[in-house]
Amino acid sequence: MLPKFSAFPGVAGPVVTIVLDGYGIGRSEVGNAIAAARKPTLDRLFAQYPHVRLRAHGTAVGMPSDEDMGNSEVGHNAIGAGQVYAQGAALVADAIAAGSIWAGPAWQEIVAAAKAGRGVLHCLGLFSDGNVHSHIDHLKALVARAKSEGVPTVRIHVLLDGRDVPETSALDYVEPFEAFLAGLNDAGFDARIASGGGRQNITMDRYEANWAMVDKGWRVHVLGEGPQFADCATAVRALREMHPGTIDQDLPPFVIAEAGQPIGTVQDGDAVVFFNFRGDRAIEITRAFEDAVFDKFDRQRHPKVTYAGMLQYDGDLKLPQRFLVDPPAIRNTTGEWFAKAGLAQFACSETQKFGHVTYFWNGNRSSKFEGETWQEVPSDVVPFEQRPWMKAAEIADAMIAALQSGQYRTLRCNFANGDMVGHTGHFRAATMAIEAVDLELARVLAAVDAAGGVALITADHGNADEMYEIDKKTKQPATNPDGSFKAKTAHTLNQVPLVLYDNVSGGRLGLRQTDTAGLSNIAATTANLLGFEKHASWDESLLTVK
Ligand SMILES: O=C(O)[C@@H](CO)OP(=O)(O)O
Ligand SMILES: [Mn+2]
Ligand SMILES: [Mn+2]
Repeated sequence: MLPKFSAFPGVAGPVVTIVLDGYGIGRSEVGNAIAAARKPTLDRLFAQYPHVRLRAHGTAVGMPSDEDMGNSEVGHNAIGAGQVYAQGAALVADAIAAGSIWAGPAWQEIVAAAKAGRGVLHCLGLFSDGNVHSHIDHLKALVARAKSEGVPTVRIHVLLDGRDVPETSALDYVEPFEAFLAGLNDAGFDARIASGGGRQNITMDRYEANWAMVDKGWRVHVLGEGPQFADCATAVRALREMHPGTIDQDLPPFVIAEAGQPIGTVQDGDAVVFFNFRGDRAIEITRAFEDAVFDKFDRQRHPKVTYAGMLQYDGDLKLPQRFLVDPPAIRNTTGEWFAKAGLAQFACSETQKFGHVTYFWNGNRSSKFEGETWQEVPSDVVPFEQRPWMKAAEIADAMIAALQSGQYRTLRCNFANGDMVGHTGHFRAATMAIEAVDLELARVLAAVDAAGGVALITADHGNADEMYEIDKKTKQPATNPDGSFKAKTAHTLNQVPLVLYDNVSGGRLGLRQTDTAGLSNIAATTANLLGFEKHASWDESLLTVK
């Protein structure tokens, strides 16, 4: 059991954590959709309530370096677990550097299967150096190692990014990678890109928001059905011309073919590695490969392959069964310890972020702890710049009902807008996204007051705080050939706020800023507000008590 907190008995009402996904503290007003938004609720919070700044990127959330932006997985892991673990990006890089990845049974089975079958290894995943879901260096290591272990043929299926990296940067990855492959290819080795498409168009759906994306991916990667091109760079150029204004993440699928024949269909006996390390967008395609019985779409063919994930994406469901690197073993989460303390917990978001406040929050665990209630609001399946309000109102409704029920000691939710609309690169839509969140936040906070509770308002990383790419030399927004500003779709390296909304302690409670304050300090802060000492493994609380 968590010991009682000696300095404070805990607030009488509920303790609520509200994550404003993608809400960073911008360094400049230029391109800052948050600064441009009309947001009276948030302005009032910063003017009147205790608040500090938290680190939400780099080593503060377990990324390899402080050049790495934060993301929802590592952010929600840190918030929910109160600790920083070396995350997938770092674990895979380390396993490659140490060579341990090649010594494990999973890689050896992949190589053995490829050699025993037609000699084909397929590598499928997100094709960039964004380091949120994957890193191209990991892919290059897989291909080079496959060659050195005698696999004759590698077929690479690329999901174009433009979401963790500049929005039209695909060729900056494709062209050097083709040169890398040309350097490896010889009489006994043939590695080529075989299919692809934008990551928001095919394959990388998450939380079952839109299985049709995975169906589309399956058709090009596995069945080889789709518009044919001679090579990947030609495909990217042609698709851009056919769909003007479409950024990489949204490009339609394509197949690379020779004399009308796709060069990389997946067949019985092949080996397949899905090289993303992050789980949310890897689970559905993994199920399409692994599930014997499957009704999400018509696979047409279900080739018998030896399949491995870069990591295991879901430890409860054992997905996938074979994986190259062990995932971080996240233990002693707040979900677990608040459950052990007998607290009823409520978690809510819309589909796009539902797993963030449940699965990531609980340390990549897909089942509930005792006393947890989860509520999912189905997300729209539309380009989010067209509906920037998303499901903010419905999430607020759910939170208000849960607060009014009086059933929950602690509640958490995630408003997806700042992030999901931020990723579209549409500045005006992003300001509207923040305005929608601001409106709904006011309603939730009124319900917190009515319940005699307190709220912590924070974010998992930045996004809407920087909507333009900044030219490194001029420090001004970079421009497109037509003079418009180049949109920035990725997360930012900025800090995020932590506000203590407290109308119940009579000013006894505050927050302290420390040099190292980060997302992993929220767990202990929440525990103290609930009247408990933190778990020994959690980072320090930021709560001050007068
Ligand atoms: O959309 C996603 O998958 C990532 C960006 O790659 O965003 P987030 O980490 O906020 O979920
Ligand atoms: Mn996020
Ligand atoms: Mn995001």
